[in-house]
Amino acid sequence: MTELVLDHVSVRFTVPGATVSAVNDVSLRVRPGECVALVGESGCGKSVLAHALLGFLPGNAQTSGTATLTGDGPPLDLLSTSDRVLATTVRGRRIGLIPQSPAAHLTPVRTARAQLEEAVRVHHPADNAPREHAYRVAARAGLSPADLDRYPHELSGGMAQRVANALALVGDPWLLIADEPTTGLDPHLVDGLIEEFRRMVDDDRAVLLITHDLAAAQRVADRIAVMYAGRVVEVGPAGRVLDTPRHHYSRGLVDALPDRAFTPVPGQPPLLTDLPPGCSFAPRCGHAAAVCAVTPALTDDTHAVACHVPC
Ligand SMILES: Nc1ncnc2c1ncn2[C@@H]1O[C@H](COP(=O)(O)OP(=O)(O)OP(=O)(O)O)[C@@H](O)[C@H]1O
Ligand code: NI
Repeated sequence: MTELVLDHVSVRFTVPGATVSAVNDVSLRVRPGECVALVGESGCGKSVLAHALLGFLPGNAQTSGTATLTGDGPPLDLLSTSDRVLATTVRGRRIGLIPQSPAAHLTPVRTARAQLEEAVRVHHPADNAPREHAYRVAARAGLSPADLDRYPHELSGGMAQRVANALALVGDPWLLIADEPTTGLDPHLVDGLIEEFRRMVDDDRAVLLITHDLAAAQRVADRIAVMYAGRVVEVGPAGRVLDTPRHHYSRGLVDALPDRAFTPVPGQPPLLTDLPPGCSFAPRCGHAAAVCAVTPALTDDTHAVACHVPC
């Protein structure tokens, strides 16, 4: 069975005079037929984790732990696999990425059409009508033929997002990692993308939806993982995380939803170069106790939490 299993994944960046702990000891499983949402405030490490899984980290990054992709041959640890193998067997094929800043990831000198057609040729070499195939995928992502003749610098943010969404879907990946994929999209395109995710999940594939927007996660996720300062602090079935959150940070995110109390979580996340010992949320938490000076482990039940004094 195809599965992605993250086991104690950490990512650190060495910067002049400091180490940035962007991802800290993340263990998470993504199974066929599910959409997992990874939610958390800006800067908590969501995109860094996505980049780590696809071998897109810069040279100043070090990883530890494993991210094992099973199915289709021997298990592959994505964190230690060579760039060549990732490029030829994983990226776009088994795992597709909708990057967070799509415009920056498009080739500047080629039209959207040329990039999509090339992706069709790479991923579907037997398809003798790549133009039509590219157009079908583009239309599903909300692009018109005229949009396809534009170069990346001629695309609005929302159009670049649509091109990136189409490009990530061309290879019919087993897992789609979608990093804030609805940025700049009109509501009907958001609905279309969510339908696309549901189709993948119904087809026993998987989606890892990265978002800072819990309301977006609520619409589509089967499970929600809440990340704080690089750590997964709670993970469980979407309904349970939203209705009965166990971590005080998740409780805060739920209360910040417009249809709830609409009050933001007070305070600021810590600097990742200067993580306080113990629970990183303790300084912002109204329930912190002496025991929170020790980093709480994530429990291993279906609705897991990393907190000494859960809600
Ligand atoms: N190349 C790098 N060198 C040093 N620090 C980095 C590097 N890339 C990312 N970081 C740091 O890693 C942390 C996590 O960043 P990341 O982009 O994963 O956040 P995020 O959760 O995706 O936030 P957002 O919702 O704003 O996209 C941030 O503090 C960021 O500054
Ligand atoms: Ni991000």
